[in-house]
Amino acid sequence: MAPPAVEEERVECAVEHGDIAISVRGLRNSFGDQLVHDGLDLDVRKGEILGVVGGSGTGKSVLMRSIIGLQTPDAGEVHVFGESMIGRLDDEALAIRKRWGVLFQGGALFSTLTVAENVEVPIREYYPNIGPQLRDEIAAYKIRMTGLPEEAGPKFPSELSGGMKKRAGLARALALDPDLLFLDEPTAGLDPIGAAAFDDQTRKLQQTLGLTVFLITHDLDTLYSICDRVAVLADRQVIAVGTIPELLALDHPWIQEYFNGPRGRAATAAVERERDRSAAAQDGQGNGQGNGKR
Ligand SMILES: Nc1ncnc2c1ncn2[C@@H]1O[C@H](COP(=O)(O)OP(=O)(O)OP(=O)(O)O)[C@@H](O)[C@H]1O
Repeated sequence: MAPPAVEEERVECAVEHGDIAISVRGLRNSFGDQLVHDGLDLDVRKGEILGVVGGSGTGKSVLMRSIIGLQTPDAGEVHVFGESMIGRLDDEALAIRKRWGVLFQGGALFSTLTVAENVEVPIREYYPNIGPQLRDEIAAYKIRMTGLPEEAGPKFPSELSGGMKKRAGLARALALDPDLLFLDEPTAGLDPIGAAAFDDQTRKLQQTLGLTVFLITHDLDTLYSICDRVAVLADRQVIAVGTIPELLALDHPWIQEYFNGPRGRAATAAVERERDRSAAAQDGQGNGQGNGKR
């Protein structure tokens, strides 16, 4: 393709995707005979936390891997911040890759590296000219940012609790000051208090740093408490995207069962209770705390 044509195409994409961080069109993924996605479309808006839900095996992680370039789809288009990502060599898409951080399922920390060394991995990879002292300072800052104590830095993953491992993975995902954060089941395996604390931390970071968050989860509390919109995967596609009230208005059996089943109703009741508590606290003291969403 001649260079001017490529330039024209990129400018058009940048304009077209002005308020969109991630745009997926016509995505198709298969493994042998198994068709996982077929004509999947999705837009993630800049600055939102988009929850991605769906039954087990519906292809949530494969979708994330397709966006971040770990899975080459059979067909379709993926744009991140207006740049086409499919078929781009690592070097070509480097500027965009630097703008995202990923927390994989289970944290995916390197077991032979300390927490601080784990956080430093992307810094070493993408900014090899940064010296050891500055690298250490950045890692210590990111570790504190996720709510971990400074003493966690020299520890190995095997010495951490599940919740601490997730935070260490989050610190690594934040290492390069990303604009975009991918979180794959961040609260899986955490106790309810640990999960709520992790959600609060995610929301605070997203608001403070102006992040866009693509968040795969099965955790209804997470969806209700911190997600701006939710995308539902079923039948090899994204069948709906919207706020929870918008999704509840749809007549899809899986959506109704998921959000209106006993767990969904419990999560709704918890959110409403918290809202009432916050409102009462504000009325009584004029200084209500918390984000009022959980
Ligand atoms: N590398 C692979 N090779 C073969 N099949 C794969 C591969 N990766 C994913 N799959 C299959 O694709 C389907 C979707 O997998 P994926 O991990 O995206 O599901 P998911 O929606 O994230 O599920 P869960 O909620 O259980 O984590 C599954 O049936 C899985 O077995």
